[in-house]
Amino acid sequence: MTAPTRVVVHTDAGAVAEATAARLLLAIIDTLTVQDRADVVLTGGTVGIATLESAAASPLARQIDWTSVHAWWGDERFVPAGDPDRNEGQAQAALLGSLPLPEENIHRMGASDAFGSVEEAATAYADQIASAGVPAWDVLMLGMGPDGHVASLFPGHPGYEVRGVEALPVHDSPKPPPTRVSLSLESIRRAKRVWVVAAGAAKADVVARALHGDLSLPAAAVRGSAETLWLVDAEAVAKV
Ligand SMILES: O=C(O)[C@H](O)[C@@H](O)[C@H](O)[C@H](O)COP(=O)(O)O
Repeated sequence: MTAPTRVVVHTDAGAVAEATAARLLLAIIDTLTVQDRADVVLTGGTVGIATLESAAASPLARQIDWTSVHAWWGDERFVPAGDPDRNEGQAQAALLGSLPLPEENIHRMGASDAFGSVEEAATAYADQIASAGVPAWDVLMLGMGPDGHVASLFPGHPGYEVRGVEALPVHDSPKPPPTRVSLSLESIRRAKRVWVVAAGAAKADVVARALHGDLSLPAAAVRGSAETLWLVDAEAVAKV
């Protein structure tokens, strides 16, 4: 079962980030009323990181028992730990570092100084997911590139077609840096709530194509079982 796509339009990128942050914190609160843990998949990208900054500033963040929240990533750049390109480092600075989230709840994808190859890093991430019982992600956020990629699944690139694994290595990514780890489409589609966040005129063409169902775009293929939301600004939906 997958949920149909719904589109929520905000005025601008800042409003997308603020509203998504509030939505994220409320979804965690709701989840923890019916489950003893919440598994949340974070995204990099401009709006994704701005969302985490907004969450850090929200009073709602203080109402959450963060020891019950697990943070995961949709994709990661395979560069050394501490490199400013790392999505996890940006998320740490924007939100995670200010929360009482136990270290063992932070499920980072491997860095290039810790793994001999990106294949090993992807396998290790799949193992982490397996050790956690292959969670149905409670919330999974995805930024979207102007080419229609989500996580590190790019149009026309082999990773988009990969099946049967939770996480995969990505070489020659069209967006630098070229080597990455990504969740697979199957893993993404196991999420309860999938939220695609996008803002700005540069995304308008691809938002229109994806919302019209152009499945050559990974962004058009992502769905949640309970909710599929596109959280966008007015510029990004101008061509729909
Ligand atoms: O590692 C990455 O680069 C991201 O995870 C990527 O998928 C990003 O979310 C989109 O490219 C949108 O990025 P912007 O919001 O900056 O356009």
